[in-house]
Amino acid sequence: MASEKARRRRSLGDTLVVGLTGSIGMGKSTVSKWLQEMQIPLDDADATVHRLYAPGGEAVLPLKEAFGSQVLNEEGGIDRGALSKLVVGEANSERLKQLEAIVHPLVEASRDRFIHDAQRRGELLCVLDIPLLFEKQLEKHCDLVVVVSAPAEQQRRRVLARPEMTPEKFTAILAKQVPDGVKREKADRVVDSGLSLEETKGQVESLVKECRQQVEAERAREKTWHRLVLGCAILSGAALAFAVARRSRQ
Ligand SMILES: CC(C)(COP(=O)(O)OP(=O)(O)OC[C@H]1O[C@@H](n2cnc3c(N)ncnc32)[C@H](O)[C@@H]1O)[C@@H](O)C(=O)NCCC(=O)NCCS
Ligand SMILES: Nc1ncnc2c1ncn2[C@@H]1O[C@H](COP(=O)(O)OP(=O)(O)OP(=O)(O)O)[C@@H](O)[C@H]1O
Repeated sequence: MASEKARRRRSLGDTLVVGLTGSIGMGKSTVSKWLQEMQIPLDDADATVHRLYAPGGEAVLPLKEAFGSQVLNEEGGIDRGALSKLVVGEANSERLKQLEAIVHPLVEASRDRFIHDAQRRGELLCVLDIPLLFEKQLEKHCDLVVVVSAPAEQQRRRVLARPEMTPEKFTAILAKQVPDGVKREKADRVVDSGLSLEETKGQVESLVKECRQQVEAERAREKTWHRLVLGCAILSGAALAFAVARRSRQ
């Protein structure tokens, strides 16, 4: 049966694009921090949006035009609280679509530049940290999708330990996210964050090692293949030159 998992079209040896996601409190940010400490190039979708909303950011003027000066803060950047009030909630779904139509192409352009730069530098892998990866069907931009996941009870305990969090807020956020079980099913790999930090970090290190080895092996195979083709071309050329020389002597 053909795989239902939508993934990027990738040539052997190219930088492996790993998508990283996970539901609230599952430990995605912790895994993301470890990956950055391991010097893996990482593109953080939330950080991109923050940059686009900062004073002078690319999204500021188009958002002002769409929603008015009420979405600007004193510094001339986007006031996330004010924007949130306009676009969050069932009744505002059209406005959220309008916001996404402005912001998502800018996020996508930034992500494309990041992948292109990683490929140009010859990186073995790079990571796209996208909280809403499945919600926004972004798995098609990845070669491998990794979901960070822990048992629901552990997730609940972690989230409710946060200041300002209430059981009602937690339930409302969960209801808007693709369920963890579905994420796990759609993933290529699951990082179990229900273990000790050390054990989870070990899983992340193994995964990185595996990705690096896969691309290194592909590149080695490509190199051997190129050498073989070059060798055949040289041999054919030599044989042709020999035949021509022999004929001209006759
Ligand atoms: C709506 C905004 C202003 C709210 O900002 P704020 O700082 O108050 O909250 P934060 O960004 O932490 O998001 C709060 C919650 O809303 C959810 N959320 C954010 N954007 C979206 C979206 N486009 N669709 C559905 N849920 C969303 C998040 O998953 C999170 O659970 C902001 O999230 C935004 O501009 N979103 C649109 C851009 C976007 O899609 N970002 C996601 C990364 S690509
Ligand atoms: N094995 C583990 N792996 C990852 N995080 C763990 C683990 N054990 C405990 N934790 C803790 O769980 C919390 C997870 O929070 P983190 O901010 O990483 O989650 P998140 O999924 O990014 O959440 P959000 O989507 O709300 O930002 C952290 O405080 C982290 O220290």
